[in-house]
Amino acid sequence: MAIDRVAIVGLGLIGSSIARAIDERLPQVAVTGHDASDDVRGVARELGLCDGIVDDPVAAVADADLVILAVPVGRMADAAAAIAPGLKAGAIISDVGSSKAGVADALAKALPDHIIIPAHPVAGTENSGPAAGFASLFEGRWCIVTPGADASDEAVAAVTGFWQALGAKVETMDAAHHDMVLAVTSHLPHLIAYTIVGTASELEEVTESEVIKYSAGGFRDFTRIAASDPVMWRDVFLANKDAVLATLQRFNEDLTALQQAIRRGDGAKLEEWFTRTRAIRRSIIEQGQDDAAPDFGRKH
Ligand SMILES: NC(=O)c1ccc[n+]([C@@H]2O[C@H](COP(=O)([O-])OP(=O)(O)OC[C@H]3O[C@@H](n4cnc5c(N)ncnc54)[C@H](O)[C@@H]3O)[C@@H](O)[C@H]2O)c1
Ligand SMILES: O=C(O)C(=O)C[C@]1(C(=O)O)C=C[C@@H](O)C=C1
Repeated sequence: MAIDRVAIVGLGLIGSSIARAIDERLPQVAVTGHDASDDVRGVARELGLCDGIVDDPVAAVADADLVILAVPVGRMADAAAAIAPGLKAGAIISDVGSSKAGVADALAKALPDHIIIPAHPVAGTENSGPAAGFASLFEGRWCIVTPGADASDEAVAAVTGFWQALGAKVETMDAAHHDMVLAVTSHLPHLIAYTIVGTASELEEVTESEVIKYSAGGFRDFTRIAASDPVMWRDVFLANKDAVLATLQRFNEDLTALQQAIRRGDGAKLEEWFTRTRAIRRSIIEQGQDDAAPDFGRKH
C-alpha cells in the first residue's frame, strides 16, 4: 500500500510534528492539514505547515492514502465522523492517541467500512499547539501500533513503514495491553506530578511561598510534567480509567508501605527500595532509552 498523500487532522504538538517530520524525511509525500480551530489553522498557515491547510474536514481527507487523527482522545469520535464522507476507498485511518482501546472502539463505530490501524508515538513534551511541534520529535522513540484482529498485514506494514520513515522504532501490541503498560509508564507519572504540584501549591500558605522559591531540583522536574495539556490529560484519564485505577491501587499500597517504613524507622526497608529504583534508572540509561535529564530549553 503506497502512501503518497497524507492528511493530518489536528495540528497541535503531535500533528504539527508529523507534518514537519514528513517535510524533512518524506518530501515526496503530499500533506494536507486540517484543524477544527480557526486560530490553529491560521497559525499553521503562518508557520507554513503542510502543503495546504484546509478549512473543511471532508475536503482535507479527499485523496489521502493515510489519514492521521491527532486530536485529544475524547475528540476522536467527532473527528472521525467529520471526515467520513470524504474518505476514499482503501484509505488507512490512523491516530496518535495516548490510550488505545477506547479510541479503537470509537473509530470502528464512526468508520465501520474503513481500514483502521491505531498507533501511539510515545514521544511528546509538556507543550501543545502548532508552534510547539518539531521534526525530530519521533527520532529514536517508540511508536506502538495496535491493530485489531482483522487488520491486514499490508495495512499494518504501511503504518509501520510510515513511522519508521519518521525515525521511530515500531512495536505492535494489543490495545488493552498497551493501555495497561502506558498506565504505568506515562499516565500514573502524570497523575502523580499533577498531584504533587497541586498539593505543594496548596501548602504555600504554610510554607510562605518557599515552595516556588526553592523549586530547583526534583520539584521542578515534576512541574514540567504538571504543565502538560489539561484537556489532553483529562481525556486520557477518562478513557483509560480501568487501567489507571488498577495501577493507582497498587501505587497507593506501595506508598503506604513506605509511609509505614518511615513511621517505624525501618531504614533497611527504605534503603532496599531506593537501591532497587536506582538500578532501574541506571538500566534505562544503559539501554539508551533516556533522552537525558529534563531539558527546559528543549526546542519547541
Ligand atoms: N502531547 C504529548 O506528549 C502526546 C504524545 C503522544 C500522543 N499524544 C496524543 O496526541 C493527540 C494530540 O495531542 P497534542 O499534544 O498534539 O494536542 P494539542 O492540544 O497540541 O493539539 C490538538 C489539536 O486538535 C485540535 N482538535 C480538537 N478537536 C478537533 C476535531 N474534532 N477536529 C479537528 N481538530 C481538532 C485542537 O484544535 C488542537 O489544535 C492526543 O490524542 C494525545 O493523547 C500526545
Ligand atoms: O515527555 C513528556 O513530556 C511526555 O509526557 C511524553 C509522553 C510520556 O508520558 O512519555 C506523554 C504522553 C504520551 O502519550 C507520550 C509521551
